[in-house]
This record gives sequence, structure tokens and C-alpha cells, in this order.
Amino acid sequence: MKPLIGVTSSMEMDQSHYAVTNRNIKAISRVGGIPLMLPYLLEDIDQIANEIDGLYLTGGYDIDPILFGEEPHPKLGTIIPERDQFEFSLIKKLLEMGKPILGVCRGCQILNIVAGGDMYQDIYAQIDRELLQHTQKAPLKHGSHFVNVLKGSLLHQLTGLEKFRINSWHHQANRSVPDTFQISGEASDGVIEAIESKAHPFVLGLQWHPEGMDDEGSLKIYQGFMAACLEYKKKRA
Ligand SMILES: NCCCC(=O)O
Repeated sequence: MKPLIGVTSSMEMDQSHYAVTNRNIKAISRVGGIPLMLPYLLEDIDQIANEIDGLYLTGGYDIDPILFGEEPHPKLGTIIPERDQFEFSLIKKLLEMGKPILGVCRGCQILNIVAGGDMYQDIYAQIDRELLQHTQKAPLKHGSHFVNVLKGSLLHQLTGLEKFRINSWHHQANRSVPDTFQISGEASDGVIEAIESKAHPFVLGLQWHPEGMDDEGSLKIYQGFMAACLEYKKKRA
């Protein structure tokens, strides 16, 4: 039996439909998982948390700063509060249950917030040093800048690399991580690119979009995530 992977979904402001990109669906299905798009059904969150073998947090709109105790900065973009509330509660449950989590872009940010970390609402307005271009003007599959990887980290074990190229498509980023997490990847300008839990076998957040890349490292990350989900599924069977 293949692992069931909860995949978080986006929504437009008119709230007419849910959406997940096919890139994200394929990233999960090609490594052997069944992606299940998750609607924002707070009332069903316990059952959803129980049924899935792993959680994949996709990218999307900005995160409501109320979740990290701030007022909205002028540069804050669109937020979908229902999505934030649903994901916040679901991540909390999955962390308690010890189920594998992989978060990309926005997923990396909300994972950190739930764990007790902090984030920038806009890196260009709130970081007082020269930054790289983090919203690349190139196709998503292009690795536009490097990530430096913490030796011995989960990210290092998965990719076998201490430095590799990643795409970049964000204006927010994590500012600090809680004690239970570590920063496992950074850009050369100091922007946090990867975080992971020190207390779980597989809880990983990546600031970039590996689902949009076709390199070996991205594939290995998804393969590692699926192996962890399969392991969890076997243990609870
Ligand atoms: N904050 C949502 C993810 C994308 C971005 O940071 O721009």
C-alpha cells in the first residue's frame, strides 16, 4: 500500500475553488505517494491527521502575521486566513504525532511559526543588508543561487551535498528558529533556506521550490520524505 500524503492547497481571494499545482502532485506521486489535496475543514482535522502518513506543505500566499504576534507590514502580500488557521492546527497535530512533514516555501515558513520560530514579513524591507535576488527572473527549474548546507543535517544526508543551486521565489523568510529546530541551509546573504526539527526523524522545511526543479538533489529530498512516510506507515500498521 502506498503512503497517503496530505497536500495543502491554495485558494484565491474570491474563495471559489481550491488549487494545488500539478508540479506538487507529481513530486509526490513520482516517488510513490498518493497525494490527497486538503480542504480547510477545521472540524475534520483530527480524522485528517489520523488518516495521512505524511504532510506536504506547499507554497502559496503570505502568512497572517497575527500568527507570530505582529501587525501587518505595508509590504505584506495576500493572506488567506482560513488556510493559515487550518495549516496551523494540522501542523501542530502532526508534530505531536511525530509524522513526517515536508514544507516548501510558504510551507517552510508556517512550519517554523507553528514550532515557535519567527519570520520576516518582507525580507527586502526588514533585513538591513544587501540581499541576493530571491524572486528570480528565470524559469522555476533554474537554480539561481546557492544554498550552503549544514554538515550532518538531514538535508545533507538526503542530498549528500554541502552546497548546491536552488531556485528562489519568495519575499518572506524565516528570521529565527526555535531551540527544537536547526537551520540546515543558508544562502550566502544569510537568508534561511532550510530548517529541520532536531526532535523528529523527518520534519524539514525548504525555502525554495524543489517541486519545480528537475535535479538529482530535489528528487532525493522527495524520495527521503516518502521513505520516512512509508516507515511511519509500517510502524503504525
Ligand atoms: N510567504 C509566502 C511564500 C512566498 C513568499 O515568501 O513570498
